[in-house]
Amino acid sequence: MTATLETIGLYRTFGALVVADHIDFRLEKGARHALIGPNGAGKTTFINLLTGRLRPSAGQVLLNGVDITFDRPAARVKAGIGRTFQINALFNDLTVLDNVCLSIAERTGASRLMLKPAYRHGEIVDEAMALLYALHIHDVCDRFVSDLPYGKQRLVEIAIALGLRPSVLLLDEPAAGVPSHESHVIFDVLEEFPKDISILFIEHDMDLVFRFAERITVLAGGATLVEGTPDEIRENQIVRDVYLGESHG
Ligand SMILES: Nc1ncnc2c1ncn2[C@@H]1O[C@H](COP(=O)(O)OP(=O)(O)OP(=O)(O)O)[C@@H](O)[C@H]1O
Repeated sequence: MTATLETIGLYRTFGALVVADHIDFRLEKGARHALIGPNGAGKTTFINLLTGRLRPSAGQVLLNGVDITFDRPAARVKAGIGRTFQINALFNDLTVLDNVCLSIAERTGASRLMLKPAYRHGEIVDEAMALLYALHIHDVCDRFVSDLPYGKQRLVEIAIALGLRPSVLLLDEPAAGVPSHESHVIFDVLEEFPKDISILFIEHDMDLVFRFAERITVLAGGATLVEGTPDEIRENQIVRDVYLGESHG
């Protein structure tokens, strides 16, 4: 079956440093796939190669079997690749609802059609509120993003990504910076997502990874060290030696 997102021999260097070393990767339809690995393994770089923020030195990126290797980031978003960043990328001086409405308006083209705040139109607001309910942040819809606790900001970021109706969602440490007693909330919400959205996420918290992921790819030194189910990864001796330690047996 065609993968939602696939890379073939993806290769990228920064000067002499190889940061993506011939990565062959498949994100299957409906996947809940984690990308893990030590600091500097090349995880964010890999996501940047998928979104088009970075160009590969060699290799291919396919979306539903179509070669998008040289498509610009905006074209990839339109084609269905949504992402969140490790660092918050929100309009802090707009309300939560405005942020999400803007994203939906961008998708529908409404933002270019009207002079007034087009993103405040009825259908767009309805869709935005539905998303905020789904993510359990409807109660803060009229708050400025800058006034929210960090965990909620991360959820707003996910709402913005979803406003673009992606078929693939790339999450770079969605719970980063969120207090550990709250980080599970983000994954609880992700667990409720419909399966027509394929998710690839970077996460350092192994408890969250093993709870949420159905498949795990371990990167080290820019190359795929191993890929498998959570059980296979847990039991893999190389992964235990290089990355996990012995605490996840
Ligand atoms: N723009 C850049 N120019 C030069 N080197 C870079 C650049 N971006 C990343 N690197 C280097 O590439 C390597 C991979 O970085 P990357 O951020 O992809 O790793 P990572 O696995 O996401 O790490 P972390 O878990 O710490 O976020 C690192 O050695 C990093 O220093």
